[in-house]
Amino acid sequence: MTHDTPLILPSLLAADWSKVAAEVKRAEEVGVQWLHLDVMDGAFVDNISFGPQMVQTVRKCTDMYLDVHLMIHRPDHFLERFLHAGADNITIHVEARYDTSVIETLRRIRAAGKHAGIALHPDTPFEAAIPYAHEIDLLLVMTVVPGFGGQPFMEKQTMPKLAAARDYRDAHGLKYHLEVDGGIYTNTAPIAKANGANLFVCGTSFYGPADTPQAMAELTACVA
Ligand SMILES: O=C(CO)[C@H](O)[C@H](O)COP(=O)(O)O
Repeated sequence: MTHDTPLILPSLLAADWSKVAAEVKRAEEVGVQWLHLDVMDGAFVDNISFGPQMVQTVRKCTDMYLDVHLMIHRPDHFLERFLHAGADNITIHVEARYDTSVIETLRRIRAAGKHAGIALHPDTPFEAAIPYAHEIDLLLVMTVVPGFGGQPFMEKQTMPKLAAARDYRDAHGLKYHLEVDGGIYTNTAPIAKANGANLFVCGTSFYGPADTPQAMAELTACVA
């Protein structure tokens, strides 16, 4: 899949984890291709979600592409566990603490035959990603402060950065996907698309409505 293909990625953060297999199936049934899993450690962000066991549980439920976003310190220390759990893409934060380094972690992900992503907190400028631009398959521009679903989309703070990431990619012949996560609804996704995003992580807007086929149809249509 190329970086100009728009995709809606449900975030399991907003799903009911007591019936995770059914929630995964709910996404599959409406044609979702990539699922987004938000891993939080209670240290890098002020919330705790789940670890590699949940990724493995999801892996057993589906063949969908699993896009795992590590909002954790020491992602390099925990990397093998997420790789073995069945992640297809692993995204790490430039702002996290590392035992080794960001670059070494990205290279280990790719050496394992997986895709590698870099994520930027809303306060982090695009320039922080430039040293890694040739080593990534995906750049995630967080459009809320990482940690919780249901927050408002930070347009002014994040859209110029997204556009800069797109312009840099295109000027350098790179191919990374541009992903946005946080506050993505039918009114905000088109703004992100206009600034270069092709991967749209949707928590509340996907898992919130009871009519999932309609939610998916509306989200898909607004970025088509
Ligand atoms: O992980 C998040 C924050 O860290 C996101 O906000 C979450 O993935 C999506 O939730 P929502 O669509 O409700 O904003």
